[in-house]
Amino acid sequence: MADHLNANGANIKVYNLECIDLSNPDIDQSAALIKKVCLDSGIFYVTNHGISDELFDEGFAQTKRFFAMPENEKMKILWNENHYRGYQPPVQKGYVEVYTTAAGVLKDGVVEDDPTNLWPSADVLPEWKESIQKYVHETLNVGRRVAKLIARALGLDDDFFDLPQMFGDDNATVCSLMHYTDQENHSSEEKLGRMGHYDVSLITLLATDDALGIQICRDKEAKPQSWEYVLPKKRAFIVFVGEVLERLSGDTFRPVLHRVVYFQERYSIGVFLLPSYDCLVENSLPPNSEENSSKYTAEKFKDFLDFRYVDVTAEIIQKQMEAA
Ligand SMILES: O=C(O)CCC(=O)C(=O)O
Ligand SMILES: [Fe+2]
Repeated sequence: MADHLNANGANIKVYNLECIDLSNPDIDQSAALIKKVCLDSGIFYVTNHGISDELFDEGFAQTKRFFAMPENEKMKILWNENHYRGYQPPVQKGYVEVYTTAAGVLKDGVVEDDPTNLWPSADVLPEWKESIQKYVHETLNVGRRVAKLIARALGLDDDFFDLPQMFGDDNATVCSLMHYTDQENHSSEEKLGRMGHYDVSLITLLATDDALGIQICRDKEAKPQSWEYVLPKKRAFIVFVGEVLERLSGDTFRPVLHRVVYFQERYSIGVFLLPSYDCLVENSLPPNSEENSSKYTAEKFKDFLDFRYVDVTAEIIQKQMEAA
């Protein structure tokens, strides 16, 4: 932990993340570091991941193009609560507007699109869909490499996460593009772009621009809670342990409570690596593992997702009503 000055000169508490260098040939060393951070904070940077600067920049350029579309174009693909896809205007989530799309399946270099996706019109945003699909699939592949290290850290087969129901062809990975904006010029003391939450993913690979915003709370029971900033790191991913990994790891790898504070306009892109809807979410540690204990019963990812989604949404709406 270290103190830092923010753009306004105020002293802020910063939590320094460990960095997993994906170009490190010593896999055991990387897996040991992953184990340490996942047992400890549940959040880390990933660098030297092989995604080109151009693709990163393109992802952000396309994200800005999307949110700069006229309101009526965005409303044509309004978020669909049956599938959790499409555009969510800022009112539903505080100071953030979000667009969510599923990765679909990459076969022989061509993406088989998920039929539930809601894409902006190609007349308005030519080649947008293809560009986002490329970003999502390259990021998913980085996630698969991180997952191999996680498998080794847990004592599972290195290819555990390559199974079709994990990150093989049936995975349900989604990407959310986020634009933090204060359209109504609210004047509350501490503006939250995102309320405190855990990600309902196996892992999340988040890319952000340079704007400060993410905070983590490493001890949610502490009173008062202490929130520390995570600094943006250019062209690195911030990786979060999600609640699905928590369960697969027999409650040993812990997700971290995090939120986003709004200071200024900000963009981020999250790729949420999800197993297939039919994947059984259960303690998957080897039976002889010393850490093998879990308080959760096995359930299909689809049921887990629906349950968590209702839970999280209800909590967010309630907190926003309280804050209004
Ligand atoms: O926008 C960000 O930086 C983080 C967003 C986030 O935590 C999420 O979408 O789950
Ligand atoms: Fe999150």
